[in-house]
Amino acid sequence: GSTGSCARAVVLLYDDTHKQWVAAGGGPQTLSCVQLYHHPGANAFRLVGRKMQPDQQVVLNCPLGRGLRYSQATPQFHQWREARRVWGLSFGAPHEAAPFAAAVLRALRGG
Ligand SMILES: CC(=O)N[C@@H](Cc1ccccc1Cl)C(=O)N1CCC[C@]12C=C[C@@H]1CC[C@@H](C(=O)N3CCC[C@@H]4C=C[C@H]5CC[C@@H](C(=O)O)N5C(=O)[C@H]43)N1C2=O
Repeated sequence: GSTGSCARAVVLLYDDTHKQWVAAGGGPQTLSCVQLYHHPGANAFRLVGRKMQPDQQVVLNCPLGRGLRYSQATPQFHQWREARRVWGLSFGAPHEAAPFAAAVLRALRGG
C-alpha cells in the first residue's frame, strides 16, 4: 500500500526527439498526486501518479529498481531513467518534494 500522503507534481516524460519535456499521459501539464507504494511480499517499491483533475488518470506507474538513480536536479524537479524513458516530477512545492525524495531514497536503499 501507499507509504504516505501524496505529493503534488506534474509528471513529465522527456521527448528525446524534440528535446523537450511533455506531460505524461498526454494533455496539459497539470498536477498529479504522486505516491510511493510498497509491496511487502516482494519488498518491492513503485511510484504511482494519478491526475488530480479531472479523472484520476494513472500517468505514472514505475517500479523502483534497486540500482535506479533518482536525480534531484533542483529542489522542485526530480528525474530518473526507466529503460528508454526519462521521467520528471515538477513539484508544486519544495516542502512536498523533499520528503518525497527522502522516501524514494530510503526505498532505494531497501526500505
Ligand atoms: C546522464 C543523464 O541521464 N542525465 C539526465 C539527468 C539524470 C541524471 C542522473 C540520473 C538520472 C537522470 Cl534522468 C539528463 O540530463 N536529462 C534527462 C533527460 C533530460 C536531461 C538531458 C538534457 C536536458 C538539458 C537540461 C536538463 C533539464 O531538462 N533540466 C535542467 C534541470 C532541471 C530543469 C527543470 C525542469 C524541466 C521542466 C521543463 C524544463 C525547463 O526548465 O524549461 N526543464 C529543464 O530544463 C530541467 N536536461 C536533462 O535533465
